[in-house]
Amino acid sequence: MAMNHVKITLLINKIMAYFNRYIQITISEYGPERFERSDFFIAVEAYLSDSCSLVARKFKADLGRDRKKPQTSVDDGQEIVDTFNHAMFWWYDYTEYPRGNVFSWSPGDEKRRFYRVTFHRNFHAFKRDVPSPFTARNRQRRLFTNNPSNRWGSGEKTFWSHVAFQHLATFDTLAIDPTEKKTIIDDLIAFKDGKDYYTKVGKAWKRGYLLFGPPGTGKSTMIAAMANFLEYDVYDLELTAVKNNTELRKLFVETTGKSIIVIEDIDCSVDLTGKRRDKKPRKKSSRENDNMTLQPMEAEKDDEDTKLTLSGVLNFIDGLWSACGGERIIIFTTNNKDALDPALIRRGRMDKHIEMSYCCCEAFKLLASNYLDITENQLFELFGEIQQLLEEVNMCPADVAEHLMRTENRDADACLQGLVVALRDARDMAIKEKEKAKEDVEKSMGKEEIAGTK
Ligand SMILES: Nc1ncnc2c1ncn2[C@@H]1O[C@H](COP(=O)(O)OP(=O)(O)OP(=O)(O)O)[C@@H](O)[C@H]1O
Repeated sequence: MAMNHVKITLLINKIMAYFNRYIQITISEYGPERFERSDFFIAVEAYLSDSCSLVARKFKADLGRDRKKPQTSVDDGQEIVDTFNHAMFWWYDYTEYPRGNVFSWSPGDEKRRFYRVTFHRNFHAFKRDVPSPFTARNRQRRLFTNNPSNRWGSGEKTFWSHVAFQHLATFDTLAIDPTEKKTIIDDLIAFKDGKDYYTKVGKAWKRGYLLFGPPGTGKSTMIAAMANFLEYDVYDLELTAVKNNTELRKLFVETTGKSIIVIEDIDCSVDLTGKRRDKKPRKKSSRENDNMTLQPMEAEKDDEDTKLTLSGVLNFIDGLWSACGGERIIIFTTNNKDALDPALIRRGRMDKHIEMSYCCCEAFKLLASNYLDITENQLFELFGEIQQLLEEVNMCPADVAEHLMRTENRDADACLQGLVVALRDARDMAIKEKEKAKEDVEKSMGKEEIAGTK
């Protein structure tokens, strides 16, 4: 359906170009990597003449004033129409697959992608002075998910589909300890600017983060903030939809650079604890040092085709396949870090372990400022009590945020009062539970003593 739409647009644009009133520029390239808009502008610049129309001058002036800019990033098979100062730009991107069977050792090479922009010839001087951050800032990023499908009648297969990534979370809205936040931001910057460093030390340009902590502490929000900060795409990998290691490998090689690959709740996804099945002992491999599945050779081969195993996931993270292209971040989230196989999260695979914890005082201040526009000074009456309660009670930021949501009938004061009541209730409940637990222990100890005297 989308493809038909693009084809029709192509036809319309061809007709317009035919009447010589529109300029149409196409760039084609091979390979799966994202096409950088800045390259596009260089090519456009090479193509166009120097004359500068009135409209183009206005366009440049508007860019200078940093007004709403036209979008210059286009997804596969997508068409974007920008209207700018009454002029229209059509951007589109499509992929052509070769006819017949093409085999490539470098997956994706067989595809050919086209990028095209069409615009009125009055606008042809717009190419000059387009600053490169302009292209980067307006890149429409994508959220990919893997879905099982029966496409092309080839049986159940999982493939990536995507939508525009529009999560609004940023590090400014993420309520965590400010020192921890700064460390994470510095780490991301070092990674993003670290191409030369990774090359120098001979490591694949990738980094693994493990986000762990109770539900509602902001693990998913952190991922969105990271993606927005780095301006990367997000691949949300649903392991339960992946049949076997081969399929996982295929999915991985289809990911592009400048992306975050996420496996949420990895402890719940599939059994990756590497159960031992060692009927026929064999020579130890280096993998086994990672505490992983010890299986007979034939069984291992069978598993490649039939199952998703710990070894498949380890390969996915740091094996051969992670060498195909760089600038990828891999994130696992879990509510239960202890349930994970140590091999999966050892440093070097998951380079940074980040604990997302219950709402602390600093996090509350940020939430209060974001949700209610109030500062610590304006909060002075309740602040002391809230601070005290947050130290005594475990309340996740999601719950705190829920209490701070303003509605028509609830102003800032009512929201804060509501939060205090909820915190007090939680504290009372925690005290009761503690007392009950103590009573239970005493009772069982009493029973043991009686049994002992008998
Ligand atoms: N640290 C935080 N800062 C700002 N908002 C937060 C934070 N934690 C949670 N929230 C709010 O709570 C909602 C739920 O949080 P989120 O989904 O990120 O938690 P999670 O840790 O991923 O939970 P789960 O483990 O259940 O997936 C978010 O949409 C956000 O509005």
